[in-house]
Amino acid sequence: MTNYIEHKPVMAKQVAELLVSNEEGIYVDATAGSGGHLGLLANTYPEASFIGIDIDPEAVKFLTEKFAGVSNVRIIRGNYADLPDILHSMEIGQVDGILLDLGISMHQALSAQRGFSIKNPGPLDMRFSIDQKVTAYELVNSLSEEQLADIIYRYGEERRARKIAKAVVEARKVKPLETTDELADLVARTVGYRGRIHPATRVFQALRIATNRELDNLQVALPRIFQVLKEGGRLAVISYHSLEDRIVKQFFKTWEEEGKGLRLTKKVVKPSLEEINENPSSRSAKLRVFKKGVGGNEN
Ligand SMILES: C[S@@+](CC[C@H](N)C(=O)[O-])C[C@H]1O[C@@H](n2cnc3c(N)ncnc32)[C@H](O)[C@@H]1O
Repeated sequence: MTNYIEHKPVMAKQVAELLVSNEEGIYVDATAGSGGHLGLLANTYPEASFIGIDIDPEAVKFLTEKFAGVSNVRIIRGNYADLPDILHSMEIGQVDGILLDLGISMHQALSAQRGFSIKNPGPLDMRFSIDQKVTAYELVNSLSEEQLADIIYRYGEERRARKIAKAVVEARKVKPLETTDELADLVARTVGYRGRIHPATRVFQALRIATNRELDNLQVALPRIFQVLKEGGRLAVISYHSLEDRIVKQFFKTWEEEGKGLRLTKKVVKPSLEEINENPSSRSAKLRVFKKGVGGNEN
């Protein structure tokens, strides 16, 4: 597929080492993106079978073409929260490992028409999947000032949330905010520049999380995902936001306390300085891995 920007997989080596315990097992990359992790896993473990899932039809089209002819990889479109149903439809009960690499792919982040980008102006969209009804446009132009401020404060961890929400509500009285650059410029005029990062970065992150209900989805998904892991199977999650990481950390801790398995990463795994230099988007990544069941003494 032309013009598809490939994503650099984050902590790929650590994921490959920690996720796979059965070299002939079945593994799911439930946020396959542009197939960085998936390709590496499928190459490293040629005897294992892999299922790549993504909610974004554009990503699925790319993945389908990329892995056409790769016999140990199947690509399916879907939400990782529906994993039990997806596997059921493939007549698979449980699997040996599941990877969630949360957040946004490089292609989504940079494509103007997807509406996530400050640099490349486009419509205020930000949906991972075109069949979701609510876009960032709806949130920006119809939420109350208080709701907007809450989203920006909570999901963007932006201290100047109230000031920004007020400016948005004032601006939209004149005309709805339609494009990413209109919103980015408004935020920049409202709070000014400090440092090199665009002042609207946190606002965009907050709107993306709210548009896709990312935290609610993760919260609902983790127990369902746990059900479809085999005994001894592993769940690896890479998160990029403190609220996401908190959800993952809490589930893993509770599962361990309930005797359902073990955290293989007692201490969260982060990318090396070398990786951060090569791929600055990896800088906030945190990897946690859980092993279901208490048998065995590996790791
Ligand atoms: C950080 S990217 C993954 C990149 C991938 N690991 C790679 O190496 O190319 C996250 C991907 O998750 C997808 N995604 C987000 N929410 C999802 C969901 N609920 N179910 C399935 N995929 C989802 C996005 O569309 C995006 O392609």
